[in-house]
Amino acid sequence: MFSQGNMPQSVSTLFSAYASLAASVMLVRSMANEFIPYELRSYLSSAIHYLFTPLSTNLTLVIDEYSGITRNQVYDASETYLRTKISSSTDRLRVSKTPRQKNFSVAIEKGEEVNDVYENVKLKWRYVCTEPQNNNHHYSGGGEKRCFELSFNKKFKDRVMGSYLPFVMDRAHVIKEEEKVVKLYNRECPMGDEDGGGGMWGSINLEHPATFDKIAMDSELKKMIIDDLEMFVRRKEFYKKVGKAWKRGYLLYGPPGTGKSSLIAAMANYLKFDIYDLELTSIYSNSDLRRILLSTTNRSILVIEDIDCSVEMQDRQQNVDFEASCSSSRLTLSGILNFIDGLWSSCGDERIIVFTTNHKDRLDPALLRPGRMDVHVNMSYCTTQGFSLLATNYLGVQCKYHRLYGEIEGLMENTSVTPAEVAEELMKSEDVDIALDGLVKFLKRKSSEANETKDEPNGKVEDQETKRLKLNDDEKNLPINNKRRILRAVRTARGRDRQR
Ligand SMILES: Nc1ncnc2c1ncn2[C@@H]1O[C@H](COP(=O)(O)OP(=O)(O)OP(=O)(O)O)[C@@H](O)[C@H]1O
Ligand SMILES: [Mg+2]
Repeated sequence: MFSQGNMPQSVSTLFSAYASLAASVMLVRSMANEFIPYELRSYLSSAIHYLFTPLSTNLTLVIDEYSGITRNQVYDASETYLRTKISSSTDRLRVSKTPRQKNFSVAIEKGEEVNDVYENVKLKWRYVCTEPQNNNHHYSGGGEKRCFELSFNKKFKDRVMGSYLPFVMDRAHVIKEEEKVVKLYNRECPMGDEDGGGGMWGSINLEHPATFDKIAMDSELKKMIIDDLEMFVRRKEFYKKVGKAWKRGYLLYGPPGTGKSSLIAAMANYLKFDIYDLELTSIYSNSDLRRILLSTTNRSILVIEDIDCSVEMQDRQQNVDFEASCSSSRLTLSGILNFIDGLWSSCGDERIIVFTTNHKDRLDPALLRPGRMDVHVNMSYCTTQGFSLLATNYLGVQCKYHRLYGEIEGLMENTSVTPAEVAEELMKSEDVDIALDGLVKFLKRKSSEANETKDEPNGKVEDQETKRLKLNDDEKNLPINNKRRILRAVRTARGRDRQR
C-alpha cells in the first residue's frame, strides 16, 4: 500500500487533482442548489437523464378510467378482459360480490402486472392507482385515479392499436353477455333501480327457468322461432341497408296455460334480453305511454300481455263525453299503434315487442294488419309430442314404453288439455305409475266435461276461465276481459303479500 509520503510523484499529483475536482463539484452543486431555482434544476436533470439513457424500445399506452366525465370504454373492457388473464404468478387480487351477482368477481390489485401474448406479441399490463394532485376530480372511487398501463415493443404499435385492442373490446363484450343477469322490469316493482330504466321502471332478476328445450310445443314451430330470433340479432347491417328499424314484433295467441308467458321468458333467457312488462291498464294517456316506453333500453323485449283487454280502450274512448274525447292525453289503441309504428320504431335498437292474447279473434284488425306483428305464434293445446317432453321434464322418464302411454295418447288426441294442466298432474307424485294414472283419470274427466258442454258455443272456454280465476259470483258476471284484469290484479297483490 502507498502512503502519501512514499507514493510516486505522478500518482501524488493525480490524487491531489482529483481531490480538488471533487471539492469544486461539491462547491458548484451547493451554489447551484442555492442560486438555481428547483424547477430549472429538475428540468436540467431530466434533460441530462434523457440524453444519457439508451432509447427505450417499449411503448406504454395509458388507459384512464375516465375520459373527461364519461367512463372510458377501453378501461372497462380491459378490466373485464384481464380477469381472464390472471395467472398463478399474480400475488394480490381484489375479490367482490354485489347482491345481484351470482359469482365472485376477481380483479387485479393496484401495482400488479399481468402478461399476455397476442399473435406472438408480448404485452404487459399494469394496474396503476394514484392519489390526485388536487381535489378537482370528477371521477368516482374516493378520488383515486385509476388506469391501466399497457406496454409492448414499439414496433408492434399498429398491430396493438388496430387489432389487439379491438380484440380486447370484443372479448370483454362476450364475457359481459355471458355474465349478464336477465332483468324483469315492471312498473309495480320498486322504482329507481340503479341499473337504469329512467326511474320509470323497477326491476328484479328474471329468475324464470324457462328455456326452449323445456317448452312443450310443436317442434317445427319452436325451431322456426329460434331461427327467427337468431336471424334477427345478426341482421343489424341488413336492417340498416333496407332502411327498416331493427325491431321485431311477435303475437303469441292461445288459451290460458299453453305457455305464452313461458315462451317469452325462454326467448329472454335465450337472447339475454331484459323484459319490460307493460301493464296497459295502469297507463292513462298516450303521453304517459310515450314517456314510459322511451325509458326502456336496447336489447330488450317489451311485453304487452292480454292485448285483447286493450281493445276496450277504443270503446272507452267512444263513450266519453265530447270534451274528454277531444283530449289527446287519453290512452287509445291508435296511440299504441302509432307508437309502435312511429316513435318507438325510430329510437333504440335490437328491440322485440310481444303481444299475447287468449282470443286472437277479438283483436282489433288494426293490430293484425300485415307488417305490424312480424310473427304470429299459435300456442295450442297439449299434443302427445308435448306430453312426452313434459313427462321427461317432470318425471325424468321416456314414457313412450310405459303401459299407459297408448291410452294417454288416445285421450289426448280427443281432449283439449293445456300443457299447464298436464304439468300440474305430473307434479302430483314422484312415482311415475301414480302420476300417469292420475293423468289418465284427469283426461277422462276432462273428456266427459267437454261432451257435456259441447252444445254451448264458447261455454267451455268461459267456464274454464271462471274456474281458473276462482271468481266470486259478482265477478263471474263481468265480461271476460275484466276477469283477466282481476286475475292480474290478484296475482300482483299475492306477489306483494309474499314479499312482505
Ligand atoms: N307449452 C308449455 N311447455 C311447458 N310448460 C308449460 C307450457 N305451457 C304452460 N306450461 C306450464 O304452465 C305454467 C303456466 O303457463 P304460462 O303462464 O306460460 O301460460 P300462458 O299461456 O301464459 O297463460 P295465460 O294466458 O293465462 O297468461 C308455466 O309456468 C309452465 O309450468
Ligand atoms: Mg301468460
